[in-house]
Amino acid sequence: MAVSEKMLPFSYSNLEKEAELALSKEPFTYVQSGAGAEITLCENETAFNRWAIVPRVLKDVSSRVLSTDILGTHLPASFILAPIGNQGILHPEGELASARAAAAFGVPFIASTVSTFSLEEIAAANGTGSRWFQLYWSSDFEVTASLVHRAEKAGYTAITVTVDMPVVGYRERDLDHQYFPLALGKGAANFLQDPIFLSRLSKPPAEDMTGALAHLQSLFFTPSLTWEKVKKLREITSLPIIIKGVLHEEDARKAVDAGFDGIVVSNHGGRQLDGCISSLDALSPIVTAVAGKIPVMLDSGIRRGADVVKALALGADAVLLGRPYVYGLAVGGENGVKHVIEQYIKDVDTAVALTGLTAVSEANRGTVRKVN
Ligand SMILES: Cc1cc2nc3c(=O)[nH]c(=O)nc-3n(C[C@H](O)[C@H](O)[C@H](O)COP(=O)(O)O)c2cc1C
Ligand SMILES: O=C(O)C(=O)c1ccccc1
Repeated sequence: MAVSEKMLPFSYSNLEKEAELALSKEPFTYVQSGAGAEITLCENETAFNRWAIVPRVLKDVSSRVLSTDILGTHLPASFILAPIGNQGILHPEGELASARAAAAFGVPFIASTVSTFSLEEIAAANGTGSRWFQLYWSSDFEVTASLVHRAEKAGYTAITVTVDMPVVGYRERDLDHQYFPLALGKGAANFLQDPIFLSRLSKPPAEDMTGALAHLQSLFFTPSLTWEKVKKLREITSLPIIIKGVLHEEDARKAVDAGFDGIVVSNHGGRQLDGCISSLDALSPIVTAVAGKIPVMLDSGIRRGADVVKALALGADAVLLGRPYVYGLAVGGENGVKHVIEQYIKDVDTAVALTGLTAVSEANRGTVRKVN
C-alpha cells in the first residue's frame, strides 16, 4: 500500500513517528529538534498542561462558529499554517503540496522567505486560497523590498516579519549532523528568482551556485536590525504587517506604538533561545499590554483542539499550526497535510462543543483555570 493510501495517524505522537520513518535522520531532526537542551521546546507543550478548561454544560452547542477574521483574512477554524522553510527536504512537492492542501480547506498559508519553491510558484499552487508572506529581513534592503513587492503582486495579503532570528539558534542536534538546509540551497528559491539578488552576483547561479549560496548566507541574517529600521517596511507596502517572535510585553507595546497591525507571540517552536519563556506563558501579559488595539496570535506548542481553546481563552485571537502539518507533509504529501488540517478542524470543533461554547469568540479567561 502506498503511503498516501495508508491510514494516517490521528495522534500527534504517531504522526511524528510516521514522519521519522518516512524521512532520513537529518531532515527529520531539523524539523523535530529545538535549540540547546530543548527545555523551551518541551515547555511549549507542558505550559498547556498548567491550564485546564473548566467546561460549562447544557448550553445548546448544536451549532458552533469556529471561524474568525484577522486583518481581512478569514480563518475557518481560528488557525493558520505557520511559515516553515525548506519544505522540499520533507517531500518533493514541498510548499506546493502544503499550499494546495491549505487552499482546499480555505485555511490561510504563510509562505516562508526560505521556501524551497518561490513565492510565485507557491501562490500559483495556492490559487484562490489565502496566503500571507513571511519575511526574513535581509541586510540588503533592496532585496527585502523586492521580496515584499513580489509578494504583493502574487496575491499575498499580509506580511509577517519574523524578528526572533538575529542569529540562528544553537541547535545542537543539527550541529551533530552538520545539516543546514539553507546552506544546501533548499530554501534559496526566492533569492535565486529575484532580479535584485541576481544583479548582485558576479556570475549567474547556473555557472556558480556555490557563489550564489555564499552571497545568500552573507545577506540573510541581520543582527543589526532595530525597531527604527524595521519600521521602514511601512514605507514599502500598504499590506498589513504582523510582527512574529514577540515574547516580552514591553516589546508588544513597542509593536503597537511602531504601527504594526498584528503580533505573533512565538519562540519559534523552541528553535532559537533555549531557556526562554514558553509562548503560552508569555501570552497573557502581552494581551494585557496590547489591550485589544491589534490582533494577537500565538504559536509554539499547539498540538490539538483543546490547545486552541486554551490559547483563545487566554486572549489570543488565533493560532498558528507548525510542526503537525509538516509531519503530515512528510508522511503523505498534499494528502497528508489535508489529513492534518481536517483533523484539527474536527478537533477544534469537538473541543469547542465540549467546553460549552457556541463560538470561539466566547472563550475567555473564565473558560480556563491555572491548575499547577
Ligand atoms: C522546520 C521548521 C522551519 C521553520 N521555518 C521558519 C521560517 O522559515 N520562518 C519563520 O518565521 N518561522 C519558521 N519556523 C517557526 C514556525 O513558524 C513556528 O513558529 C513554530 O513551528 C511553532 O512551533 P511548533 O511547530 O512547535 O508549534 C520554523 C519551524 C520549523 C519546525
Ligand atoms: O529553521 C528555522 O527555524 C528557520 O527559520 C531558519 C531559516 C533560515 C536559516 C536557518 C533557520
